[in-house]
Amino acid sequence: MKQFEANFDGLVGPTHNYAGLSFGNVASLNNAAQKSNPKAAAKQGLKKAKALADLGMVQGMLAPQERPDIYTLRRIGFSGSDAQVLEQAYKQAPALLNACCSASSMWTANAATISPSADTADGKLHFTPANLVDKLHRSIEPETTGNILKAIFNNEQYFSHHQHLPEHASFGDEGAANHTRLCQAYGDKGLELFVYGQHATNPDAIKPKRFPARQTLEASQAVARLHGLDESTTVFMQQNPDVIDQGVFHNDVISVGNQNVLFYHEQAFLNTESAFDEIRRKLDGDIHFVKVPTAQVGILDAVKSYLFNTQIITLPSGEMAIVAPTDCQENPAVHAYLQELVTLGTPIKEVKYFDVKQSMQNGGGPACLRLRVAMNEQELAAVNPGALLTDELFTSLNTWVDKHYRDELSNADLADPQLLIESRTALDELTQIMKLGSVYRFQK
Ligand SMILES: N=C(N)NCCC[C@H](NC(=O)CCC(=O)O)C(=O)O
Repeated sequence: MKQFEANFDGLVGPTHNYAGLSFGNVASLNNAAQKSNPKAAAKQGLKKAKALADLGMVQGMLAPQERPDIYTLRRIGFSGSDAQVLEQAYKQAPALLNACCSASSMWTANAATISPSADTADGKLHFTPANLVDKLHRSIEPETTGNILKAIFNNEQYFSHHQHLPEHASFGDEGAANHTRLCQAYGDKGLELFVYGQHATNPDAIKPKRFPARQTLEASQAVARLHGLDESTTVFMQQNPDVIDQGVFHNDVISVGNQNVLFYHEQAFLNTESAFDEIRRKLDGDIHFVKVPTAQVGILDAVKSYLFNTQIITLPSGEMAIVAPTDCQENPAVHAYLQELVTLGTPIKEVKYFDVKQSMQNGGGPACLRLRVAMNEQELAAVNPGALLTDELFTSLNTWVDKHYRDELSNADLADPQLLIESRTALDELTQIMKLGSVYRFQK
């Protein structure tokens, strides 16, 4: 049976803006209060997704969330008509309004953790939405994320959906951004590598001093239990707290894997050698650890350029390519490294650059924008076809963006009641285009 690794990219929502909401994410803080361009952001994302589909990859799209989130604003005491709720929040608590307006669900690497059927005890594909409790604006995503995933992977014979983990710091879960699956072929039983930032229930354990470690060991272990993973093919590894303190807020900002390749920065992990020994023991067959030395690319350049927030994809030819943001081309050290990388004899043979700057300015590179789902052909046939990116869907989505999105959004615009109406109108139409049914609260 054929096996694929599909990428489901997050469609950027109509309220995409820069609000400086993510302490520990350098780009988010540096670009706070800049004007954004939601139309350009959505089109940049669509272009990257379509380019991968044109390369022969299986490519899907995940719908954005309903923002402003009027329900959360009402839950915290703002009242009256929708327009009054927005006005009061803007005047009395602008930071809370910003949190309720973020289009952050576009970074679907944080939507969920996925374990393919080859790895799980019951032979189903498992999904656990991430609770994203470390950031207020992201903690309001998991319920709708679960609805959207259930609308797309809507077949109990193949897909098992779990509730997100308890909403407490002990279970801080950031989804696939802190999870990589290593394997030989996508359909083989793989090794699931969970990279956590801190051991929450052990007060003596080492953790970052300056910025939060968003993923806990407890959360990673809970997801592994829920998915029925086998201990003999699961590894838990700690991220280096010093690099978290330098702006590496997710593991996918400092390492990325694909099949039997783990591309990583020399300083990415704690106790690297013993963890790599465990990986060698637990993964059948060859493994390529592709290390980027600090002498060639320092942490600051890695964070600025997002060298590791690249997608490593296996092309239909069997060769691997690395999908990088144009920011990597613009950084001399990183560009020089990538030019060398393709000559080093690793499976990575080609680099493809994409402009995703609207997303990058909030700390989201190519890999943040996608959720990977390894599937066999039967499972793929059970996926809601409305979410798979065809030429027709690409055209419809571009037309839909042109019709509904603004090309400039400032902080003050978030309180505009018209923006709420525009967003709901757009999302209502989107659920018809993508055949999702009613996934949003305003539709119920
Ligand atoms: N690395 C991965 N997988 N994802 C990147 C997520 C970026 C996101 N930025 C934001 O949420 C910024 C929003 C703002 O400041 O307006 C975050 O920090 O969670």
